[in-house]
Amino acid sequence: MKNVVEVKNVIKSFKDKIVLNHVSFNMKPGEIVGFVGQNGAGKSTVMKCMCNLINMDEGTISICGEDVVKQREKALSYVSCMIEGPGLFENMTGKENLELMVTLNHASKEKLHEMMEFTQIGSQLKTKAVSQYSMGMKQRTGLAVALMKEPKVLLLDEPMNGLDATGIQGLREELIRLAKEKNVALLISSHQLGEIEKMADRIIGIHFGKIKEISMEEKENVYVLETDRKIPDQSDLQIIEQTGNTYKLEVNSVMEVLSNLEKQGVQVKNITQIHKTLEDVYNEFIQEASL
Ligand SMILES: Nc1ncnc2c1ncn2[C@@H]1O[C@H](COP(=O)(O)OP(=O)(O)OP(=O)(O)O)[C@@H](O)[C@H]1O
Repeated sequence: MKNVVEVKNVIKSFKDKIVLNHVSFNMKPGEIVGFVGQNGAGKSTVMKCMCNLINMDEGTISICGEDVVKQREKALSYVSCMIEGPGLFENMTGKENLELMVTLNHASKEKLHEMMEFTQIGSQLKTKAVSQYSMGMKQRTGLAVALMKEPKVLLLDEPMNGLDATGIQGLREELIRLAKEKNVALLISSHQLGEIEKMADRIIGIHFGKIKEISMEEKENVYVLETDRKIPDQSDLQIIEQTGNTYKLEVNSVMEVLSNLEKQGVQVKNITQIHKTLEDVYNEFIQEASL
């Protein structure tokens, strides 16, 4: 399957501070890519470069085969985004904001009604100016604006912000449906790692402007072993943590470890596999990337 997004070797500095350092990644149609990293790591900057809202110093980005700098208009016709909050006209009602997008995108009345429903705001969508909306209401209206266009690529920067638990769950389900049914490639940044874990097909991390794929496949090889005595210091095991005779270990082959310990006269009383969460894998990524 062809890539709908190709980000190649992007470098971006603000004054003399390098914010994106040779950033490269691709996305396929219908793929949900979680984008994680600490505050100030560069997530919004990547998305802004993808929408050509800011200039890159070096590198190229193409959307559906079109270069976002050289074929800006065509490339951006495939993209919708919500970066650093919903881009709404605060003095207009939610409905007026949506109607404006209908005009700009030559969308249908049906689409307008679909997106009005999507906001779940009810009558206040018509009666209140956006400036009087709660954060969650603004967020949902901003998303409806972004979805008016039926994009091939959707960039969402912390879209869960301000939503309540029911809103988050509903949004997650809608975004998964959008990606899988309409084949939209979704890049979604969030500090809510649990949410990213639930919806992403792939996760990329960014730390000090450098990108790394965060593999969730490598996460199943950590075990906690309770032994009848201390494991001798010279044993060739990857011990992560130890409390008394309880050891947290990274293990390639459980059988190998057990026979290794047996040879050293250590009996294993209990063994449990640890299922790492994205939070565990993320913390390891941050630690490694900081070295
Ligand atoms: N216009 C700008 N001028 C100068 N520095 C900027 C500008 N925009 C962003 N930066 C810097 O670039 C770095 C990356 O910022 P960015 O907003 O991309 O981070 P982020 O990962 O989205 O963070 P957060 O999770 O807090 O939203 C930060 O150090 C920020 O201060």
